[in-house]
This record gives sequence, structure tokens and C-alpha cells, in this order.
Amino acid sequence: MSEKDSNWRFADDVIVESEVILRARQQSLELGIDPIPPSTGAQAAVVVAATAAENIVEIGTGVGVSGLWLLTGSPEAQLTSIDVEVEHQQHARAFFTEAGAPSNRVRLIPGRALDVLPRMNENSYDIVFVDADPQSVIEYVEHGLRLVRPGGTVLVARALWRGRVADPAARDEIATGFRTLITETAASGAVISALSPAGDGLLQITKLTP
Ligand SMILES: C[S@@+](CC[C@H](N)C(=O)[O-])C[C@H]1O[C@@H](n2cnc3c(N)ncnc32)[C@H](O)[C@@H]1O
Repeated sequence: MSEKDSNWRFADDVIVESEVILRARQQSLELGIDPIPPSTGAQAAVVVAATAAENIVEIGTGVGVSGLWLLTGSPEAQLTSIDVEVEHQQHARAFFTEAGAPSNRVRLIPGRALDVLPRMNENSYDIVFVDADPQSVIEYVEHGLRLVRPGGTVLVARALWRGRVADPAARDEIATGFRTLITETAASGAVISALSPAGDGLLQITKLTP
């Protein structure tokens, strides 16, 4: 194993997940859903805690692993989570309840994210976490930047997409989309961004201007 691979493995292995997150992770894998790795979850929770986030949007509920991590950073926050699969959200609801997050603080919206997001209020959220279908990631970030307040942050999971984003020979739609997103946000004066290689990459984009 290379030095970098062992660093990556250590960054995931060193994190101790709660019993509920471990069970949600197991359930995700049984349903064929890929949950965010522990290092991504912990990093997202730190951003949530550092910004004292009160209102969070998640695109891609899955069975709740990422939502549980987001609420770890700010247990009193309001989480609004969107997923096209009702069955995923039913499992997620059970895990949120088990974790002590009441239903009035976790709003699960079933539907295609691109149908739901335009109906949400701009400048109203502290964090938008993106982890749904990667083909639409640029549109999700555009919506996310509209929804967060100035100083709010859009977090994009899997931004290194299975190692393909860093491979200049990879020209598929998903790799190209993430690459474009990373370079354009780095060059934009309207945001400040950083790409963490933890997990499969976490792109953090903080909105500077209204
Ligand atoms: C990788 S999984 C999310 C995993 C979750 N974030 C976690 O860490 O546990 C992606 C999720 O996005 C949902 N999804 C896919 N396309 C979507 C769409 N167009 N709108 C909303 N959700 C979508 C899938 O049903 C799936 O639950």
C-alpha cells in the first residue's frame, strides 16, 4: 500500500462512528446504496459545527448516514433532506428517530432534487450537502449557492469521483463535471473553495457575496 493509501485508510479507520450511524451504514450497503465514508462525514460535521449551522439542506438522503453525520455537528439544527426514493427515506426516518432527532427537525422531501430545489427559499440555509446523482452536480451546486446565506457553505461529496477527476485522460461526463466545478469555483471571486481529498473528495464552497 502506498503512503497516500495508508493515510487515506487511517483517516477513515481512526473515526469512531456512533452505533446508529454504523447500523445505517450497514443498512445502506445491504440496499446497494453507497454511504459517505467516515472521514467525509466527520469533516462535514466539523464544518456544520464550526458555522453553528441551524438550517441544513441535504441532496441525497440515502438511508441517513450523511444526515446523521451533519446532525452530529449541530444536533439542534433543522435538516431538510431530498431523495427520489421513498424507500430510502423510510429507512432514514427510522435511523433519525433512533438517533433522537424528532420528525419536526428532520424534514424528508421525496422527489427529484431538480424539481424540489427551485421551490426552496434563497439565502435561507447555512449548509447545503450534495450527494445524489453525480450527473447533475453542477446544477445542484448552482441551487446550493442560491439557497445558502452569504457565509454559508455548499459541501460536495465524492468530488474526486473514484480517482477519475484527477486523471486527465478521464473524459466521461461525471469526471468532466466535477473537474469543471472544482476549477470554476477555485477561480470565482463570489466564493472561496477548498478540495479535501479525504474519502472520495469533499469540495467545500463558501459563498462570499449575496
Ligand atoms: C450515494 S446515495 C446517498 C447516500 C447518502 N448521502 C449517505 O451518505 O448515506 C445517492 C442518493 O441520491 C438519490 N438520488 C439519485 N438521483 C436523485 C435525484 N435526481 N434526486 C434526488 N435524489 C436522487 C438516490 O436515491 C440515493 O439515495
